[in-house]
Amino acid sequence: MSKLSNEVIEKKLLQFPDWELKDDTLYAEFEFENFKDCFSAMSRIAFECEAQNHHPNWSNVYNLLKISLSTHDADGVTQKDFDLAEAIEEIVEVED
Ligand SMILES: C[C@H](O)[C@H](O)[C@H]1CNC2=NC(N)=NC(=O)C2=N1
Repeated sequence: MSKLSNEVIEKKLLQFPDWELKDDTLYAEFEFENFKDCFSAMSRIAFECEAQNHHPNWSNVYNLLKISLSTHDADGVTQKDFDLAEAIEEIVEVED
């Protein structure tokens, strides 16, 4: 899958208000009520990543989740990252 141009990425990001282009990745931060809710969302996201065979760089501190999505093979952002971002949005909305 080929790397998307910054112009295309910025246009697509209009549909993803939680996400921004940062260091050549799609980046978002999500805050939850507590650690349990955060980790529950991470577990759900992990299953989706396996289903899509696409995986995030992420970090968690208590109730805060930081996620960076990129496609290693393409050395940038591809449609695969937007597909995973969309799935993450659906999961996080349910957890909220
Ligand atoms: C072999 C396997 O298909 C690849 O390593 C996959 C796995 N998960 C991946 N995840 C991400 N974020 N980018 C990749 O390029 C990628 N490649």
